[in-house]
Amino acid sequence: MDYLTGDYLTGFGNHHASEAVAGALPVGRNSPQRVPYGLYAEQLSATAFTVPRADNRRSWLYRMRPSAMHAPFLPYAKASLLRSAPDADAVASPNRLRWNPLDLPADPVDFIDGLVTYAVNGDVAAGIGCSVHVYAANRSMVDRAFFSADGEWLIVPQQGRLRIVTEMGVLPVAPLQIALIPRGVRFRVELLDDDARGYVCENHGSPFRLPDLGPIGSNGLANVRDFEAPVAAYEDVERPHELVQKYQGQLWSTMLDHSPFDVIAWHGNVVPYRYDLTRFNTIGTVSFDHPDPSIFTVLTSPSDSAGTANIDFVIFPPRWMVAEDTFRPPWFHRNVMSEFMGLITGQYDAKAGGFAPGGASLHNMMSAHGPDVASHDGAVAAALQPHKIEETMAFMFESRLPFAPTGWAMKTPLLQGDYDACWTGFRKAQLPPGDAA
Ligand SMILES: O=C(O)Cc1cc(O)ccc1O
Ligand SMILES: [Fe+2]
Repeated sequence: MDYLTGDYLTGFGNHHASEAVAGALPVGRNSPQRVPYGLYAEQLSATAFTVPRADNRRSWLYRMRPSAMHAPFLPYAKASLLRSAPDADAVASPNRLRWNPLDLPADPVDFIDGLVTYAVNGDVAAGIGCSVHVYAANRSMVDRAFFSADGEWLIVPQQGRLRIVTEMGVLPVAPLQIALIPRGVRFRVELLDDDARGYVCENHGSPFRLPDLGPIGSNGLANVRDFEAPVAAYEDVERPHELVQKYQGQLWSTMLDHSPFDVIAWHGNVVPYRYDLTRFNTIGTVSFDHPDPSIFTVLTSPSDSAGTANIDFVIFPPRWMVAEDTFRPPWFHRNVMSEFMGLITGQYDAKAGGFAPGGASLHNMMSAHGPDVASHDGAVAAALQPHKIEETMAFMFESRLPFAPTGWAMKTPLLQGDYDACWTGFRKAQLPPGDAA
C-alpha cells in the first residue's frame, strides 16, 4: 500500500467497526458463545467501565489467539533511557533549557532502542502528567512489538516516514503528520526512509480529545473529519516475536510464538489515529495584539481542573501575520503552565537561532522567557506589512505540571550551556528624567 493511500475511517472519537475477513465481526453482540472462525473476543478498555458515556472509551478485538496467551514478562535485557515520573534522577529545574537535535544513530537501532526520555512530570501510577521522549532510529522493528501500559503515545515525526503497524491496522505517518497509539495497543514501527527522528508525548492522564471551540463556533482548529483511523489488517505469522511493554516507567519483555498483529476484526472507539498538521485551520488576530497560543491547540488532555490541561498539544503552523501596531512574535511571559517545545521544520518566530529542527526547549512554570534579543529587535523595527510565516512547524507540550528533565537530558552534550545568553543585552528602557521614587 502506498504510504498516503489506502482506506481510513474518519472522524474523532467515533465508534468504528472494521473487519479484514468478511463475516469475522460478530453482529448484534460483543461476545457471542462462538465467535466467527473460532476467533477470540477481547475488550480493550481505555477508560474505567463506569466513566460517563460521553467520555467512555473501549474497543472489542476479535483475534486469532487471546492476548493473555504469553509467558511472564521479564525486565528488558538492554539498557533503556526511557523514564517516567517519579524518577529519582530527574530533578525539577527552574532554568530555561534548550537542546541541540538528537544525533541520528551510527549503529543499527530500531524505534524502541532509539528512544530517550528528556523530561517527565506528574506521576505515572497516579495517572497524571506525561513523559516526553525523542526517538532516533535507522532500522525497522523486526519480529517485535511494543506497547505502553503507562499511557497513550502521541508520536510527532520530525524526520523520516514511518509505517506503524498496530493491532487495529496500519498507519503510515510522515513528518507534519502525527500518530496517536492508545494505551495498551501493540504496535511496530517500520522505517520508510533511511533514518527517523521525532518526538513522543506519553500521556499518563485522561486521553487526548479535541479542545472546545467556544466562540470560534462549530468549525476550525483541528477539524473532526481529518482524523484517520486504520481499517482492520492482520498478519498470520508463526515466528517467535518479542513483545516489549513499558510498565510504570520500566521496560519488560516476553516472547510469543506468533505475531501479536492477529486481530481480524474490531469495533469501538479506542483506535489509533493519525492527523495531518497541515490541515489545521489556523486562526489568529486580524486586528491587534498577539493572541494566547491556546488558539493553536490541536489536542488536549484535560485535568480535573477546568481549562487547566494535564497536557495541551499546540502547534505553530504557517500563517499570515497582519496585526497592526503590535509586537508580532510571542511576547515575554511567565506562565503558570510549563512548556516543552520541539521544532519539526523551519524556524520559530521567537528564536532567531539556536532552536533547530529536532531540537527541544523547556520553559518551566514561572520561568521568564520570550523572544531572544535578535527576534525582539527585529520585530520592534519591522515595517508592519502583512507578512506570511512560511515553511515552519513548531509545537509545544504544555502542562499544568512542571517538567523534570531526566539525568540523561541534564548530562548530554546536546544541552546548550549558553541558552540564557539569548536574553542578555536587552537595552534598558529610557524614562523621562526625574520621576524615580
Ligand atoms: O514560549 C513560547 O515560545 C510559546 C508561546 C508562544 C506564544 O505565541 C505565546 C506564548 C507562548 O508561551
Ligand atoms: Fe512560552
